[in-house]
Amino acid sequence: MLKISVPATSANLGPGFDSIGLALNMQLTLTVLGPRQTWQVSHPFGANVPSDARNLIVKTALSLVPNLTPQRLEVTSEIPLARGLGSSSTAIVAGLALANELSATPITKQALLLKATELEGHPDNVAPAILGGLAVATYADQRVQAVQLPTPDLTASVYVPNEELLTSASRHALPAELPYKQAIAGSSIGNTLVAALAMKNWSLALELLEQDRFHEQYRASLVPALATIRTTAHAMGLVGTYLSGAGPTIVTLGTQTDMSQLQVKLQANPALTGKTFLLPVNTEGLTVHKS
Ligand SMILES: Nc1ncnc2c1ncn2[C@@H]1O[C@H](COP(=O)(O)OP(=O)(O)OP(=O)(O)O)[C@@H](O)[C@H]1O
Ligand SMILES: N[C@@H](CCO)C(=O)O
Repeated sequence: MLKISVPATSANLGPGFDSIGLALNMQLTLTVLGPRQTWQVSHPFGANVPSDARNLIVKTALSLVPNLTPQRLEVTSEIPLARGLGSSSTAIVAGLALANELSATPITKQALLLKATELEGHPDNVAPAILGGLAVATYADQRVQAVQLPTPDLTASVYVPNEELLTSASRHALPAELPYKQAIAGSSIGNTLVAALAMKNWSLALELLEQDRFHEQYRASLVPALATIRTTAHAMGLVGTYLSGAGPTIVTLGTQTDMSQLQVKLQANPALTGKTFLLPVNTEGLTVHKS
């Protein structure tokens, strides 16, 4: 039996728009139960997600190896769809890993990262989903260059609203262009964030997480919980709240004790009707087990 696991990821980390992502301990697991006449996918996502060859995992696998023998697949996942926790990346990475395992000529991890990035459009979810931990990556000129940073000594307080927000809709709210000065400010903040993360200067990193210039201000009206949670955290003396991926999930990073206390406050707020999770960083990334 073949089992493939891929973690959820929280992308952007504020100013690291489309380039920084963190893998979190919440998994999609794909179990391959053997060949069938046609592709069959059992999953927990309801009728809107296909259970046959149209399923994103299967479509992705076939895009890499078109002549794969159909299989029966079982998907388990706690990762909510279209909430900013990299669900589409888990499906894409699992599909590519599946094709790779069933193929006589597997591609390298770097080629898998490139293919996953091409399919997702940006590397900030797929890079940490494959590598685990904290990853910084760039996708330009049909190339992906990714660097894994030290695993942050931080825990994520994750607030997941009940409503979906598709990445496509959330990207629609972004401007086509940024004023030059704003881009320079955004890039200097992002660069300093990466330096702080690389030097394990967590307190500076947490401050910089809140100084994005690229996307949060344009998405704010789609994600009212961002302001609510930031204000709650600030009242407790905590910084480190950002919009996870395209939203609507809001993540705050900090010590486990601080994040547990923050979650008590969030759970007590009647305006926040979504779900909360306290998640450690996932260090393993994509894993494949054969038995
Ligand atoms: N395990 C899965 N199997 C099949 N389809 C999936 C799976 N996970 C995600 N999808 C598809 O991807 C869509 C969500 O992708 P989208 O990029 O909008 O959100 P996300 O990846 O959860 O969020 P973000 O990219 O902001 O972190 C779902 O609506 C569904 O169509
Ligand atoms: N960087 C992406 C992540 C979601 O796929 C965004 O914010 O739109």
